[in-house]
Amino acid sequence: MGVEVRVEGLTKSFGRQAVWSDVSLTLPAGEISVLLGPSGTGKSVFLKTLVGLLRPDRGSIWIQNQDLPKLSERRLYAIRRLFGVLFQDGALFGSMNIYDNVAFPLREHTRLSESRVREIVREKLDMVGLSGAEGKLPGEISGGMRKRAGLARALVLDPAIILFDEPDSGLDPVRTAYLNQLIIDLNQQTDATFLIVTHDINTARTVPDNIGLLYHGKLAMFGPREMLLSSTEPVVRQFLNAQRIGPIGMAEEKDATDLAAEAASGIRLPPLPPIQHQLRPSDGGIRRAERPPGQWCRGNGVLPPPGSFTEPRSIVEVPL
Ligand SMILES: Nc1ncnc2c1ncn2[C@@H]1O[C@H](COP(=O)(O)OP(=O)(O)OP(=O)(O)O)[C@@H](O)[C@H]1O
Repeated sequence: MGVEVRVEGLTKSFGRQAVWSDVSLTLPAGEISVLLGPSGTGKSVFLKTLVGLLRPDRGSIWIQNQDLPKLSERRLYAIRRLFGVLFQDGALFGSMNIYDNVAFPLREHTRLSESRVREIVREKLDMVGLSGAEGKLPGEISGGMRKRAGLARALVLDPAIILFDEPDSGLDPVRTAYLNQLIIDLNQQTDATFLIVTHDINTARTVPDNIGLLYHGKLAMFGPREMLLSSTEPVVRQFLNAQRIGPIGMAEEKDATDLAAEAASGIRLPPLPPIQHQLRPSDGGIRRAERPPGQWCRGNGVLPPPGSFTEPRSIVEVPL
């Protein structure tokens, strides 16, 4: 069962380098949230802080009435078991085969018998479509398979919260589509709370229930996906529509002169693209947290971009 994660006023720096400050957001229990942001804005640092690998300078992370940064090492160790983390490269041990990699957390953190370990490993490998690959070394399988093996390992302790650090990095668009479908299906099966860091705009637009954007050391916005996909706030609009025009520059924030030149040049922003339907589980069922399309916009007096929610729901594909 998923749990809510409530972050309040979280601030992190390394020495004199501030990464982000005063970040507050709530990951609703059992829902999928996506965290976006330009490279280097501290998305990975945010995930590591959530799971207790890094300590924030200030602020709270409330999970089951416990404030993580205030916990002793021992209690933090216990609460870490609520988390499953899929690191960017899968973080598999290169010298262990897939079976032993996936079994590793069970052998480390539980006293289960080897026969029970075998059952769980087989079940998780089956969930991610990797049955039959048990004996292979990480170096002998494709990048997409390594991600799925990393995902199986993240699932073995039945986590209530799963953090994904760029699950789609290095994958081709077809593999990304399969992985996104797998993420939706896993959310349906496990009911865990998901937070996904991604740079893939298509993933950000169709997979989550909520979207957040880190920019320039702050959380620019966090909320239901319709709120961000219909937003005309310049940074949100620029990022979610992958445009050059707007406050975000190549290396950093554009300065006032550049922005004034952009405004004077009369370049008009293209209209916001229509909001697509959310991806549904591959059994064709309704997502756990699914709300009627357009509900947030209607409830908040916002006109969704023309053409939103009109495309037919995509044909359900064969599961992995
Ligand atoms: N352990 C550390 N010690 C010092 N600085 C660090 C540490 N970890 C991260 N940083 C710095 O924090 C900043 C944010 O890094 P982070 O990897 O979180 O960015 P990101 O948003 O995930 O980037 P990308 O999208 O490129 O993966 C960077 O400037 C990085 O160099």
